[in-house]
Amino acid sequence: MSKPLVVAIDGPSGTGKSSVSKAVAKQLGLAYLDTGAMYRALAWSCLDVAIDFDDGSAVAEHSRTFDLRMGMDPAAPTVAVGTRRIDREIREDAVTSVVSRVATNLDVRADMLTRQRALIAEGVQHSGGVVAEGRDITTVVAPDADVRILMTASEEARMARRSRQLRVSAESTRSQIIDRDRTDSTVSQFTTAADGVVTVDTSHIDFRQSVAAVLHVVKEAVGGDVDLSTPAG
Ligand SMILES: Nc1ncnc2c1ncn2[C@@H]1O[C@H](COP(=O)(O)OP(=O)(O)O)[C@@H](O)[C@H]1O
Ligand SMILES: Nc1ccn([C@H]2C[C@H](O)[C@@H](COP(=O)(O)OP(=O)(O)O)O2)c(=O)n1
Repeated sequence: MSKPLVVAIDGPSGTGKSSVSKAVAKQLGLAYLDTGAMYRALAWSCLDVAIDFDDGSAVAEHSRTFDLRMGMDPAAPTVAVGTRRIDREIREDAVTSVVSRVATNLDVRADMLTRQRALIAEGVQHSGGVVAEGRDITTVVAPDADVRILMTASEEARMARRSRQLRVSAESTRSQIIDRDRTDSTVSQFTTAADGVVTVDTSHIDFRQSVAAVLHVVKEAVGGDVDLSTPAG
């Protein structure tokens, strides 16, 4: 069995982190962890049980106790609280508009850090490795990952992608991505690459080229240990 492989990918909204990370995980036969989905799940659960977002300690307490279950198969990643699947709900506006409230709570972040490290360990154990993406994976959650990448893209490209994805006007995505990133960046630095982190700018390349660019960085970092011949399924 080859050495475990942890790939950490950070970046702002709309750079292609989730879609590219999933494709890379599939290609490499690794688990896939969407850490943003974990913050979204907490926001959904707080709305579900009517926790007051102004009460930071109640939100943090809920983070420590809610039954979050992340499925890390890159072909079909899942998010559930207990037995309730919430994959669709966590992408709705109601969640998107409040998720920064929970993600900027430092006690919540401490709890998520513990959960994310446990999930990465699980991915290593069961799948030989993991592609984990978010805002602080290269710097806080897995600073010792084998491969650390910052995905960037121009504001224009990011807004255009989100608007295509959500089928709304580019301008109306501004608050969802540019303003939210500004709020989120008060607690984690994800717009400039930390030492040892490789930047992949996706502004002028398409999805397939972005996947190839990340696979290239992985190959450069781990050399012959990685088999890039398996087609993405
Ligand atoms: N390099 C790219 N060029 C064009 N569109 C892309 C690229 N990478 C991803 N996309 C598309 O942009 C949208 C946002 O990508 P996503 O992976 O959700 O970004 P993020 O996780 O960084 O917010 C998706 O519809 C995705 O298919
Ligand atoms: N490691 C992470 C991942 C996400 N977050 C925050 C940033 C966002 O406001 C939310 C949701 O992240 P997600 O990646 O789903 O956001 P996008 O819709 O792709 O912009 O969580 C974080 O603070 N730290």
